[in-house]
Amino acid sequence: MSLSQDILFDAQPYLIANEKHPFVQGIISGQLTSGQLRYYDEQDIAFEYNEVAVINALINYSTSTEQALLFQKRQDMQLTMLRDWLKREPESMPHDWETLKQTPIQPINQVYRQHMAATIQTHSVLQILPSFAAGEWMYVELGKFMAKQTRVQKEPFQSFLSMSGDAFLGPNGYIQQFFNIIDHEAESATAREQEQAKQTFLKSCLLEWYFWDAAYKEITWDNWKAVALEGKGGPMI
Ligand SMILES: Cc1ncc(C[n+]2csc(CCO)c2C)c(N)n1
Repeated sequence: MSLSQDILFDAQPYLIANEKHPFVQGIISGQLTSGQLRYYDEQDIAFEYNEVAVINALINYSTSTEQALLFQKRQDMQLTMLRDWLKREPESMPHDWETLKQTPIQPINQVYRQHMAATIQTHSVLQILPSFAAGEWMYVELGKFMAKQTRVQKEPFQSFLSMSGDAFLGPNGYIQQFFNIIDHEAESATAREQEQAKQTFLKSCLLEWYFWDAAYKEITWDNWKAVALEGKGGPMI
């Protein structure tokens, strides 16, 4: 079995857990508050900016020019997507760069971002790529799951997680190409390095679940502080 097959087998329970999460279910039924949606949006833009740094590292530590070109293409898409995202709905959510810089990074987002950024220091595509590819894989799989659901037809729910991006799908899509790279790099890696890569992928899958959870509960550093210092709101967090 290839490393990517091994990883995907172990990742299935995480996918099911993500599908069941009340935030994901809330997208299907259209039952999320504007506060929950806003929290997700703000934290996710900040998260995607962090991915720019991770993709840069992938370009930097590529082991072939073909790899570097693939990551560069993905980077181009990331920046284009972020530019367009920042332009949208300016009245309800002022997402310009200046206000975004002031958006506080909330606890789970910080844990996830640092989990990804920590792999950069390995200088190894085999270690960096799974931290990033897991989130992409999860969204693509959740997109397939959503396509099978009877979901509400109103925005913003209707387009949420409807991954229409063909760039990610199929044998030439990013997801398959990322797994091909993981398998190629695994050929020259030790068993321990392969295990580390797998655990990194699974941890990202787990943090995907916590990312939904943080948005569902709108968890902030202020919540954490209130719980720690004043004993407030315990069971939710
Ligand atoms: C928590 C979280 N995890 C992963 C992604 C990454 N992601 C999912 S879909 C996509 C590209 C098309 O929108 C990207 C970059 C994210 N945004 N938020």
